[in-house]
Amino acid sequence: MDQSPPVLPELKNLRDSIDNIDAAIIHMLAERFRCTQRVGVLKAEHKLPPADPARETRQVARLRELASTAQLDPDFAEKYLAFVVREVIRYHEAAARELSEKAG
Ligand SMILES: O=C(O)C(=O)C[C@]1(C(=O)O)C=C[C@@H](O)C=C1
Repeated sequence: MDQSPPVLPELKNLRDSIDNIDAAIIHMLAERFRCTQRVGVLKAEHKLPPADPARETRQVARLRELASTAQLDPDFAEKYLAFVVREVIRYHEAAARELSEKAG
C-alpha cells in the first residue's frame, strides 16, 4: 500500500509544471550543445581559439539585462552562462586536439 502522505492538488500541479519546464530546459540545452559542437569544429578547422572572451562579455551583459527584466537574479544568470560556457570550451579544446591528432 502507498504510505506517502497525500499531496495537495496545487503542489501536484506545480510539480507537473516544474517537470515540464525541466524537460524543456534539457531539450534547449541539447540544441545549444548541438550548435556549439559545430562551432567547435569550425574553430578547430580555422585555427581559432576555443574561447572568445569578448563574445562572452557581450553574452553576460545581455543575459544579465534579460534576467533583470524577467525578475531573475542576474548573478544566477551569469553563473549559469559561465557553467555552460566552461563545458563548451572543454568540448572545443577536445575538438581541436582531435583534429590536430588526425592531421598528425
Ligand atoms: O560563440 C563562440 O565563439 C562559442 O564558442 C560559443 C560560446 C558559447 O557557448 O556561447 C563558447 C565559448 C566562447 O568563449 C563564447 C561563446
